[in-house]
Amino acid sequence: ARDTGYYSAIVRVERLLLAERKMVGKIKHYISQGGEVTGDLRSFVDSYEDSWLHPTRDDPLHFAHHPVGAYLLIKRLSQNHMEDIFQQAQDLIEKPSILVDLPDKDDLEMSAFALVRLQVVYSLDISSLVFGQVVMTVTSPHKGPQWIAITDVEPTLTLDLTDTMFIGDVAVKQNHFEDAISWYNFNLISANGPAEKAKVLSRIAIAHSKLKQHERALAIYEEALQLDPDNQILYADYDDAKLLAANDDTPTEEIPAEWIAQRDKSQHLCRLDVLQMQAPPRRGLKCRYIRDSPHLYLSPAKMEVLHRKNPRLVMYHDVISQNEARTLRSTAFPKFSRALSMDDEGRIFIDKYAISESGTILDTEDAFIEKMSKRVGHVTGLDTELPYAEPLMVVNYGLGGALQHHLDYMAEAYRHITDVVGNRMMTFLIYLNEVEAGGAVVFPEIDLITPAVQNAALMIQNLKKSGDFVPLTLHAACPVLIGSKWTAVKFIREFGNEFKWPCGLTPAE
Ligand SMILES: O=C(O)CCC(=O)C(=O)O
Ligand SMILES: [Fe+2]
Repeated sequence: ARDTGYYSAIVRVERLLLAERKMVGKIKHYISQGGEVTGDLRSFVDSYEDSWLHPTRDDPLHFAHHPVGAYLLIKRLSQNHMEDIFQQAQDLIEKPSILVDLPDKDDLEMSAFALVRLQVVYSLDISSLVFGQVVMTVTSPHKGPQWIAITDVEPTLTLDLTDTMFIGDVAVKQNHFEDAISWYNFNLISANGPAEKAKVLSRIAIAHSKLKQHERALAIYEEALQLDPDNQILYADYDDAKLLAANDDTPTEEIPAEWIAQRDKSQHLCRLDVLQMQAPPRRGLKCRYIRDSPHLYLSPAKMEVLHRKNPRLVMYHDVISQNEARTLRSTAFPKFSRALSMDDEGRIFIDKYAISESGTILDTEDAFIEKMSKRVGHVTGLDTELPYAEPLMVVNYGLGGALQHHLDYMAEAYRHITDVVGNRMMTFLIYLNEVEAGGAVVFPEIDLITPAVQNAALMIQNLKKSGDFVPLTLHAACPVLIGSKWTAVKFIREFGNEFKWPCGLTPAE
């Protein structure tokens, strides 16, 4: 597996979008100066004009931040003939190599898979999404289903029937059979003619077979055969399905347990966060100014207590400036690689739902990073140098990128490690930008949503002063729906900090 990809960090999609725009500009300039180009190159430039230029948009990154926009951009640039087009363009223009790599099939599949996940988690209405409009479906017991628009219709961002079919196929490939059926159903209502309908029905039947809903699968095949009675392949598939229904000893293809947990527990809070974003802003932050450290006299941190204790959760506002956040992002980007997860036995693996890239920078490597680490120390009053804290890690989430719910401290099984270096007593999570929709951190055990607030930091007290675990700190990062999410995280350890954080009067503290 590669360790970077266009789907695994939205910043890469941003760069792709800007690079394409720049290249098209250069080709147009070349043509306007009387330069000759091939028909392929000219139609590439023309199709760019048709599909992307949006006169009313003032945000140049808008299409990279929109899940349908990102999918369409990746689709467009992962077509086979693009490499040739880009080669031709580079030969024409003066400073070549604006683009190193074009997206590939893997990027395309994973950007389709992002749409699958976002559709489920946020209950997105597929028939709106195909017009580039993000609409959440909310069902209330009193009012029945309601549709809440998160974005407007985007006339340039449309998915056609080959896209929705492809997205369904990708869902099947990822064992998301129920979600696949949602996408295929859209094709079913829009299909032209009986043969096309029969083709979609057979895909739906396969998904039901995979779910071991054999009766349903057979009924759907029969419906398809009525529509397309001469289709021999359909007959063969139907026969296979009958055999399978009679004797199905294939193992059930299960979607991973963590994904189910995310659906049940945190999903509701993630949805609520996006819906609340539509509501008028909250009145009155409960803030107080702290001046615990002389370094903060000039710029006192605004502190908002989100949860007083067990777990103690605090939001510190304006802990860094816009400029500092930008420098952090650009310092870390060259070190980026796909974020890895660890299972209960301590083995490293790639979690197909935890889609992000990250870079870790030691304080000793970069004076600016050292300054930022010290800043965390000043705000928290703790020692943030190695080995008392882990090096600063900067993260950019990918398309629909999320983090399953987890605990930041290491559990009992890791005593052999934590006895040496101490456990993670505190998490200090700095938000390096604003996320347009999604990307909140939710605490399902205490029903708390903490939206991503630019330049603010979320402090999670993972351990009691006694060193005991605080399991109610269980948290998840909601999938990024619109925008790009950047964070910098510092895990602070117990050892070296035991005297700065004196023992409580009771073990419960
Ligand atoms: O990025 C986020 O919002 C959450 C990150 C997190 O929970 C972690 O890194 O442990
Ligand atoms: Fe965490």
